[in-house]
Amino acid sequence: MASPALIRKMRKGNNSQNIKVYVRCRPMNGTESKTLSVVECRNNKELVLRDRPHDKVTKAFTFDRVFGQDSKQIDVYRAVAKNSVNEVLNGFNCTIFAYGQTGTGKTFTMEGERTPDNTSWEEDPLAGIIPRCVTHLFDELRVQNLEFSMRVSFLELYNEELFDLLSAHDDLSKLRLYEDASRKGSCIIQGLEEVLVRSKSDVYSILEKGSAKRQTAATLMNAHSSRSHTVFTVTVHIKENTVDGEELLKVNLACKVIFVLVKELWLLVQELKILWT
Ligand SMILES: Nc1ncnc2c1ncn2[C@@H]1O[C@H](COP(=O)(O)OP(=O)(O)OP(=O)(O)O)[C@@H](O)[C@H]1O
Repeated sequence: MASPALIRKMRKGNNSQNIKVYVRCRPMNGTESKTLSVVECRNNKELVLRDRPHDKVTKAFTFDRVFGQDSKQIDVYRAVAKNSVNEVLNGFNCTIFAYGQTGTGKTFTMEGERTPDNTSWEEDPLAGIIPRCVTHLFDELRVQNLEFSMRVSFLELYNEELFDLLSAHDDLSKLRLYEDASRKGSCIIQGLEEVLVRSKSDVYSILEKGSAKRQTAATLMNAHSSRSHTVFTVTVHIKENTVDGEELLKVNLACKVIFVLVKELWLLVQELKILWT
């Protein structure tokens, strides 16, 4: 776990804000490009919206960072997620939450497209945040010569039910959610499969397997739309040597990076309320 000095440093420095909010505008698709845009990325912090393309009246919104249509996957990763790797290695859990209505680019940003396994996290042109973060974590853990293992889980929240997208059974197994009595505010998902991963291609295979199991339905907005919210969790188990007096101890650390894809925030809140009761 992080030392108290490191915790103080992280809280004081650029990381003093616990929650950062970014917005990414994807390029207009074929249908949209026949009309004028009502969205303008004024600079890398400010987004301007109009009700109609020629409206003089605008509404401006400020974010920690605004990514325009031409933004690259690597730039989004560096700004949004790269720091999470350091935080996990220092014993913190992190969550990256992608929110947007269907077809806005959550899957593109979080999963991206597959490239050969030997492409590094820095050179990969199309990888999204999840596979890039995993590859980056593997690199750092290996460079630091740490004894570790990495497991992932993938669950879907759909129609007020939780489903395990990595379950070995063909039919989707429903999961039960319990409040964790030993840790206030935490919950336990009973029976959720955790799969060992050793490489970026393992992660892509898992994302593909999970996506195939999702409750999908073509919508007017996105031909490959999925109707559910998903939570992809990467848990890194690290064995560290520490000295306690004369004794050399092995300490197990388990830290998580949680990736959440959410379509309708109010719907998620409603569904979670129902699940908890
Ligand atoms: N930044 C981008 N650059 C280029 N193409 C993009 C970008 N973002 C999204 N797209 C494309 O837009 C389409 C919709 O994106 P995507 O499937 O990621 O949306 P989504 O929010 O995950 O939708 P859903 O919630 O329905 O699953 C896809 O064809 C995707 O490749």
